[in-house]
Amino acid sequence: MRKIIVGSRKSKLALTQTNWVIDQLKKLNLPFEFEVKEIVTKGDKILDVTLSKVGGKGLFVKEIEQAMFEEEIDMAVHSMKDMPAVLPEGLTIGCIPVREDHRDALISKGHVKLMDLPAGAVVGTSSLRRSAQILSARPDLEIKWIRGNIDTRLAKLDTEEYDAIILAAAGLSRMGWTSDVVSEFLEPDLCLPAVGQGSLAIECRADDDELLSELAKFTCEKAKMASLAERAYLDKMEGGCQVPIAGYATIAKDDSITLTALVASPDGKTIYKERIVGNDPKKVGEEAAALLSSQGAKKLIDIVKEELDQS
Ligand SMILES: NCc1[nH]cc(CCC(=O)O)c1CC(=O)O
Repeated sequence: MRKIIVGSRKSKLALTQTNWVIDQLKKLNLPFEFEVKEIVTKGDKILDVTLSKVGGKGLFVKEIEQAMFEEEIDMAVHSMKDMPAVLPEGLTIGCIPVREDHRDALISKGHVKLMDLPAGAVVGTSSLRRSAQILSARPDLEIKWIRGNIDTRLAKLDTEEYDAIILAAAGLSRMGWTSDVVSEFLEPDLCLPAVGQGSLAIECRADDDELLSELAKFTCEKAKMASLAERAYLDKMEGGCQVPIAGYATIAKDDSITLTALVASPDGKTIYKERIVGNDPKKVGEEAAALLSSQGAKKLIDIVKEELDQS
């Protein structure tokens, strides 16, 4: 029986996600054995700098992809939202399992909801997407950067000067936290999720037909369609993660796709947001990007990028 080596970052979330996928695949009785190989990535080594300043999304993925090319590993489980829009030639997303909760979760002292936080309350996040949308809804709040894994951030809520923090609901639930830790699930109209948030991407070599055909059995069609639409949008916006970008797609019973897409200025004062409905996920994503661009979103992205290059 072929042994599939599954590369994983060493973080608790990455290992939990990897082991969950392996358990699910085992239930499908695939003709494989699995073995996990831990890999330390650059993103794991640099924990004290804002993610957007040190290269963003690719950071967690690169070393793992290198190991895949060198055939040290055969597949890897990533959070979809950590994946760049375009994969290197020779690699592919072979499987997208059913999507976890797509929402952001507010965790606050005293379980106060976002709109009920007192003026000047300090909200911890390192996500430009979250901070822009929070400031748009509540310009009177203060954003304070926070880093570290989920457990560290939850601990900081108790020990440091934060009144609330925001985390992805999916990460919390995968790590075994129940919904009672959450003070408010932020619905997409309040805080549109990151492209891919809540979804996993199982990456493998594009020519590994044997693995690909088996992995296909574990793909969720709805999650795949949503991802295609959201990532087509992300690709066209070319925002990297220096600019607040969000995108969230749902699939209706008739298989039509509704994509809500957003670009914001970091202070949340300018927001471009549109909804596109269609039947071809890629076209829906591209249409959303074209529409937002025509309104000025692309220009905003270029300005923010330029400011960053000079700083
Ligand atoms: N940015 C880090 C990251 N990447 C994926 C998740 C978990 C949630 C998911 O799969 O979308 C998280 C934690 C968070 O944003 O709170």
